[in-house]
Amino acid sequence: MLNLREFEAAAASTVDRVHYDYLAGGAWDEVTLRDNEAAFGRLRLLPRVLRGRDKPELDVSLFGCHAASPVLMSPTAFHRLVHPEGERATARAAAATGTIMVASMAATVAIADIAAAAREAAGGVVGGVVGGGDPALWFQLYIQPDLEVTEALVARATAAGARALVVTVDSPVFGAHERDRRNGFLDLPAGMACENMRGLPGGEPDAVRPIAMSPEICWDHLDWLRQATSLPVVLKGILHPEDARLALRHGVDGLMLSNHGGRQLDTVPATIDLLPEIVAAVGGRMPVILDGGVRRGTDVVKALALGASAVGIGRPVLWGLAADGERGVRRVLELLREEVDAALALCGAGSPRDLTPDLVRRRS
Ligand SMILES: Cc1cc2nc3c(=O)[nH]c(=O)nc-3n(C[C@H](O)[C@H](O)[C@H](O)COP(=O)(O)O)c2cc1C
Ligand SMILES: CC(C)CC(=O)C(=O)O
Repeated sequence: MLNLREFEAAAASTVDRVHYDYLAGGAWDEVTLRDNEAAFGRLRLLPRVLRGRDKPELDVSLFGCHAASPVLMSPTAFHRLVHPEGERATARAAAATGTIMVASMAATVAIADIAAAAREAAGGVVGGVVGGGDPALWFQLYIQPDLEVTEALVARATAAGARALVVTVDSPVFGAHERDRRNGFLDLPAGMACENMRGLPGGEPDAVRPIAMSPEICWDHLDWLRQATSLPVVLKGILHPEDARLALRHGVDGLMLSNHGGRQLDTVPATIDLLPEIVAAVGGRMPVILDGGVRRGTDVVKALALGASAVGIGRPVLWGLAADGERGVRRVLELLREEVDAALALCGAGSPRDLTPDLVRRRS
């Protein structure tokens, strides 16, 4: 496999149609889904030359997590749908490549087991230190209207060693995925469940509670969460610059600028088109991580040049997992890292910090 597109094709021919449609699809007319990628295509890179740099340094630090690459794994649900080892394989690939993994609350493996797989793959060496603490694992949370349940989820993630909470705020209701409606994809197959939702307060010890998406959730919940945890809190799914400013006022530690891969409100702008406005609103006071449509090293470089601290990939991880399990995910991450490395060098940049907005031009 030479690039991520080849993994996409491999996944499309490996995963059965119903489940492939679930991972590939977006909301309603899929306008935003298409635009996330198309918007990168409307941008051009304008490199600098003769800058005499050493080989580019790609590592980044976010909330005390050191990563070998500015590309992290955005949270995606249901990894066991595409590979029997599911999130365990994904976590091993993340740990082996020094990649930050954001585990989904809707994972088909419990967060404690994801963390154990990551530790095992890192061979007890984390951050270059033997026995060096917790892997670069974050936990994605949908705040549940029942705060006792939310508290239990946060406690589980914390006990597992998660280093940040990524709170997804773009889902007051679940996006309308017409492909899934047409295919009748409503439930996970027998033997698969959202393991983080098992045995929560108010239910039977072994019962799996459905994930609630609730329009009731508001900034008060965020304030409650802020005082309920000492972990860094990152908001995922903020699109309006005024909400970015509000996030700062509510003591949030970072933003994931994301439109959920075009799966929630259709016709919102591509994330790369919104990035300059959000970066300006935040004014360097917290990191902004972008996801949506990142498929090439040049996409990563464009986002970093326009002010992102890092980028996330969603579907490409699932393509790698579907195509070849842990090895496939590793290869996806390595390919992208190699492309970023080469694109940085070709831009005359020694590290992501050297990338500036003047290197990006909009195609006329
Ligand atoms: C199959 C699938 C499942 C997803 N599950 C979640 C989830 O559980 N929580 C969440 O916050 N975002 C979820 N997302 C959104 C991703 O975190 C991410 O924002 C998006 O996939 C990025 O776009 P990309 O797929 O173009 O890289 C999911 C996306 C996909 C494709
Ligand atoms: C089960 C859902 C919570 C996963 C999701 O966010 C998605 O499919 O986009």
